[in-house]
Amino acid sequence: MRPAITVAESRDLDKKTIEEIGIPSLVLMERAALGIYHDMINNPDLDLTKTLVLVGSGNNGGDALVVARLLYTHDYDVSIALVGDPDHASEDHVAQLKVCRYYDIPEVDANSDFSGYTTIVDGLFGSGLAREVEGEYKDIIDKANAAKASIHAIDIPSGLNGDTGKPLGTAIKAASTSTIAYEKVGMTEPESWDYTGKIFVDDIGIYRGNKSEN
Ligand SMILES: NC(=O)C1=CN([C@@H]2O[C@H](COP(=O)(O)OP(=O)(O)OC[C@H]3O[C@@H](n4cnc5c(N)ncnc54)[C@H](O)[C@@H]3O)[C@@H](O)[C@H]2O)[C@H](O)CC1
Ligand SMILES: [K+]
Repeated sequence: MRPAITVAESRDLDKKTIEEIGIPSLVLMERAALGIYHDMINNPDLDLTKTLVLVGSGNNGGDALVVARLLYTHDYDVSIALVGDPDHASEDHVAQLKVCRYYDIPEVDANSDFSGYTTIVDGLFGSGLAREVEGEYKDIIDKANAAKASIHAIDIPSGLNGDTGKPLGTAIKAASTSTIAYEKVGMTEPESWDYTGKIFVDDIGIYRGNKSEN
């Protein structure tokens, strides 16, 4: 079993893999999304009849955009809801949104009704969570948690502190989570399991040493 890592270690490993080893971040993003997509379509507990993808402005949102594209190009009913300031979007997020718009994937307002969806994908934020969740993000997280849809979280349920396993203001209560590369240490805390649900660990070529520890 692979060890758990801290959020800081996760960010450092992303950075090392991109800048030192030389695997481009968009390649890592595509690999992450492929892993998340396969976790979802092979998960009997998720009903993918009608899926809403919540997209934050960073690379967690970038992963979510690729998941939306993979679902769309495999003929699943999927819509995207962009959350946050597009002017602050990360470079990779911008690149992936352009691809989604090539395919004309339906975009809905994040303030719209979530009751018609069977699955919600949480790509609001992951290892970039930097402060207490409030305002629009809090409202959207609470609305997603209140909806009948099952939630599948990307990397870390949005709002959950990946190191402590505790919510910062509020947090997504996911039925399942695809976490990238390694479990985060907060996910080893039993109280975090209300938020993570079933955990999948996706190998995307990011290793603490130079080889997979599986
Ligand atoms: N190449 C890589 O680094 C890979 C990363 N992966 C995914 O990327 C995210 C981490 O992405 P990052 O852009 O660093 O941060 P987030 O997307 O988690 O957050 C971004 C966004 O959210 C804002 N924010 C933070 N806290 C709050 C808050 N409380 N309220 C409102 N907004 C908040 C912050 O300012 C940022 O703008 C990682 O989790 C992975 O999903 C890939 O998987 C692999 C490659
Ligand atoms: K997330």
